[in-house]
Order: sequence, then structure tokens, then C-alpha cells
Amino acid sequence: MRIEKIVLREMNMTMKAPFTTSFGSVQEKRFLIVEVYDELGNCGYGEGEAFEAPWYTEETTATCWHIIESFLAPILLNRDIEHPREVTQFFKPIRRNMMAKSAVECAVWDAYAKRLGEPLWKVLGGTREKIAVGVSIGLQPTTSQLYDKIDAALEDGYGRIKVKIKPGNDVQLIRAIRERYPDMPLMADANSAYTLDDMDTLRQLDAFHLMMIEQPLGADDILNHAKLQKELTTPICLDESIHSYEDVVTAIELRGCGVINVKQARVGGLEEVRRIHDLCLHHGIKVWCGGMLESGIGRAHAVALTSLEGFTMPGDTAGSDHYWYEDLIDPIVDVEGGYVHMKDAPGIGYKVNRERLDKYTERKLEL
Ligand SMILES: O=C(O)CCC(=O)c1ccccc1C(=O)O
Ligand SMILES: [Mg+2]
Repeated sequence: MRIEKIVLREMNMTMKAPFTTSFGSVQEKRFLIVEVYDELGNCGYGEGEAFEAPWYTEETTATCWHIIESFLAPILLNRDIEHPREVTQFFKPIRRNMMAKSAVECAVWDAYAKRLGEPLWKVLGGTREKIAVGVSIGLQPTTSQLYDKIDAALEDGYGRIKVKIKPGNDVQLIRAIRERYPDMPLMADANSAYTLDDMDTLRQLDAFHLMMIEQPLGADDILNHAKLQKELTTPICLDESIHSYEDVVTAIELRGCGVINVKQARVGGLEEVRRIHDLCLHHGIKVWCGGMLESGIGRAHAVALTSLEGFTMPGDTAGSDHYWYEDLIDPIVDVEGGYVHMKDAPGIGYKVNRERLDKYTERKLEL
């Protein structure tokens, strides 16, 4: 396969409601869509999932554009590729910038699968015909508004609820949720808001049989997660701390977690997720697929990944309509009774609606 053209788009779409974490809120999403064309005219799509500000990782929409335009696209253009797994190797001379790399790598996978006439999930080695998904609910102004969101998610059939916590909005909040929903599969995500000085608070969370506590401590702090995990019975799940296969090796050796939330965007693409998935399976570490408030394009890649056998826990890939009034794909990612059913169409399996793609494009560059 020969990559003959790459199109870069900066998108701007507004979510139905603001999404609030311990860092702040997002409602307007500025992200990138990458189109990769092979010599036969197959077009693959990938999503640059970084946020406009560097609160979740150091990348932003603007740094992704710069890295793709100046470094990644020139590496791929007019290059012959046997298999998309090579892309990760081609990108090795460029340090980090995982979200920029992922956008392009995902697009190459989609083009490759379309060229084979096969659905991406099968090309990746996925086996599940349907995948279980949960929802992640941001911090709400009041507990009663949070209850309303939980009730709506349960009514929509989601079988696992993740809520955000932060210092001052944690033990009381989780206790209240547990009293109202004693048996609901529940987990809490702190997005790095605590330190080991908060040990007493974090220990109290052990009383609520949470499925896991996601990323309580700093993004660069696997060592202290290991210290914390020794003190807790609830498994720790790492999110922001994991940027690569090597980070997972470190986390496993240090016993820094029981669970990994993996996102293709955070680790540089689908091939790296596959390697992490295999490693976790080998070591008995649970792994599931997280989300980045993506449009349907990034969502479709996450759905394809989640069909790998090791993704035994529900992911964060809620249906498109949970976040968006309209999505870039037809049909939308649809959740029925807590499950997304795999599509048999080639590539990501969802058709990109070109009219809507153009409607939300604010800047476009052909390379
Ligand atoms: O539903 C999603 O797409 C994921 C929601 C979520 O929790 C999240 C959203 C944006 C950035 C980080 C996170 C996270 O997993 O910590
Ligand atoms: Mg998280």
C-alpha cells in the first residue's frame, strides 16, 4: 500500500453538555480528523483526540496539527507500507506526541482494512461480536443533578457507571451514590487530583466496593500509585500514567495498579494498544478501553479495539447520542441494552458523512 495523500482537518463541534473533571470543563471540542489516501483511492480516517488545552496530556489540538503537518505526514507520504503495524516503527524518531501519531496510525489501519474489504475489528484480531460499554459522568453542580444523569444512563441500558471525584467532592459523594444505588457497578475517576497526603480520604473509599479507583495520583507517578495500592483493597486503574507498552511494564513490575484504562490516542495508536492488551492478558491485569469525548470516528476505532478478547470490562465508549446532537458517521455508534454491536462493513464499519464532515471543518490542509 502506498500513501499518496493526507488531508488534515481542524474540527469544531459542541457537545450537548459540558463535561467536568477535577481539571475543569470542556463543551466545545476542537479536534482533528486525518484522511489518508492510498494509491487505489481507499480513504482511511483517524481522529486527533487531544483537547484544545493541555490539561489531560501535554498535547493540544494545535501541537497535533504541527506534528502531523511537519513531521508525521512527510514520513508517510509516498511510502510503501506492507502493514499498518509498521507505522509505529516509522514514527519512532519522533518523540512522544502520542495523540498526533495515533490520529495518523488509526487512519492507515482504516485504509488498510478497506483495501482488504474487511472490518477493522476483524483485521485487528477482535473476536467479540458485541461489546459492553459504560458511561463516564462528569462532576455535576449538585448531587441531585448527578442522580438525574445516573438515572438517565441506567434507563438507556448502561451497565457500569463511572463518576468523577476531586478533593472535597469524594467520600460524601460516593457514600451518597452507594446509598441510593447499592449494587450498581460503580467506579470513581480522580484525573490525578490527589497526593499521598490524601491517604486517609483514599482509604475511606475502600468501603464502597468500587470496581476501581481511576488515576488518583499524578500522571508521572507510577511509584506512588504502587505505594497507595498496597494500602487499598480497591484496585487502582491507571489512565494518565500510561503512554506506552513500557509504562505498562513499569506499572506491572511495581504493582502500581490492578487495571489499565487504555486509549489509542494516549498510547500512539492501535498497534500499541494491541501490544498492551496482550501484555495485560499475560499478567492477569484487567484492561478496558477509555474515551476522549471523541466524535464517531475515534469512537469507531475504540469500538473495533474493544472486540479484542482481553477487553472483559465495559469501556467508556458510550453511544454517539450521549455526547452529540449529530455525529460525523452514519449510522451513529448505537448502544442497545449496554452493548454496541460490531459492523460488518469494511474499515471502521461506519460511513463518514462527508457533508457533516465539511460542515464542522474550520481549517483544512492537503498534503
Ligand atoms: O466518555 C468518554 O469519552 C471518556 C470520559 C472521560 O472520563 C474522560 C474524558 C476526557 C478526558 C479524560 C477522561 C478520562 O477517562 O479520564
Ligand atoms: Mg480517566
